[in-house]
Amino acid sequence: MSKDVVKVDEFEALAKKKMPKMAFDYYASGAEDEYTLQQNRDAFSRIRLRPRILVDVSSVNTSTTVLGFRIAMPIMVAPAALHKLAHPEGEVATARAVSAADTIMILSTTSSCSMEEVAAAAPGVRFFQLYVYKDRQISQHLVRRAEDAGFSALVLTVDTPRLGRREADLKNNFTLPPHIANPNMEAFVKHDKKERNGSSMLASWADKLFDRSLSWKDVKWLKSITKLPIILKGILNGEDAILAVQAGAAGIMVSNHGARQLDYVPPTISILEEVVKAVGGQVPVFVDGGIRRGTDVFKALALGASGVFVGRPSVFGLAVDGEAGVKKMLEMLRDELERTMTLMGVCSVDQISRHHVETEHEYNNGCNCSHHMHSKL
Ligand SMILES: Cc1cc2nc3c(=O)[nH]c(=O)nc-3n(C[C@H](O)[C@H](O)[C@H](O)COP(=O)(O)O)c2cc1C
Ligand SMILES: CCCCCCC(=O)C(=O)O
Repeated sequence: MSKDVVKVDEFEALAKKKMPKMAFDYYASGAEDEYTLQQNRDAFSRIRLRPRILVDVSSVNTSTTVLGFRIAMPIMVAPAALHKLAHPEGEVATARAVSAADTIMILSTTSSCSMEEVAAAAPGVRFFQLYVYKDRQISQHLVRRAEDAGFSALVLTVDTPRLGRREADLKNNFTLPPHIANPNMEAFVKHDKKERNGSSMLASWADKLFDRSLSWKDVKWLKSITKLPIILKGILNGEDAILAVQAGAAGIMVSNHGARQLDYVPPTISILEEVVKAVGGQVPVFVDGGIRRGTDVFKALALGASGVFVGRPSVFGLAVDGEAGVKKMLEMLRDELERTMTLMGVCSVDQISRHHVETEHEYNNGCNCSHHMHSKL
């Protein structure tokens, strides 16, 4: 149970004790050497905070606005496949917890509850994550259903022409248990749970379905078939961020897919500022990857993010204590953010600025930037 948990990271160790090894490893692991997986966390610890003192912080407010929706905190839930591997109620329980926390959930196309079930589970703002399939009719049909079910934005994942090499899944011969399915896709594909082709079952499904020819013109195509705003998830540099804005993206998510796709890409927090500068305020920039602390959220906002998303903490919270576990995880992050803001001398999210953090380069070398007044000791 989650009542004794005092920090988000603890959910992972508890989930490990509760979950079958194959399911836990699928959630926890990253691609190949897991260099980027480790870096996603370590990079946050290399950023330091610069608190301001004697500011009246008797009232601190963590609420913010994302794509026009007012939410209680700039902390949202990233899409993660197959929540029923964690808990029998799956994404329905997650959606209830996210609704109670008054924030936004992105539902994965590969969810184990249908998007209609999730939409009916609780009130709240939800976005739908989409892959583009070789058969465009599949994507088009999913978009129509997401619109009809009341999802408020589409999140197009652009870092997955095929799945990354997750060696834990290979070792475990990852297979979905018989009672777990992917109902969003049932009308189109009869998944064969024995399928492998020398890779894990999911990688083999992805090879069969995902369109590796996906390119910028397809973002325009997606825009042409929906009025929903489209966020591009998986941008890792300024060049692609500019192209994303030109293609009409309503938002950008700096993401390396929780280090599950290409190993040795940079940790997301280290490239956030490059993307923010390239975008120049034209659309909001979000970030995910390794966010486990209120201070991590604060650092991301200081470097220009309009909000952050958490992936593994949601599924580990769900595994440990179902809906209550996810709720507790989100409450802990919100409370930590509020305390960080208070101790940093900041009363609202829009007061968090670049002055409040310094990067490793800055504190080792000093800097001539306008946002810091460094002593050069
Ligand atoms: C178990 C698992 C399943 C995931 N499934 C999806 C998915 O279906 N679609 C997607 O765009 N990203 C998926 N992701 C990536 C997450 O959306 C997110 O980018 C990542 O988990 C963020 O890093 P974090 O787990 O360190 O918070 C998945 C991540 C995990 C851990
Ligand atoms: C066709 C099934 C692919 C599932 C991919 C889920 C995912 O993105 C992950 O990181 O795992």
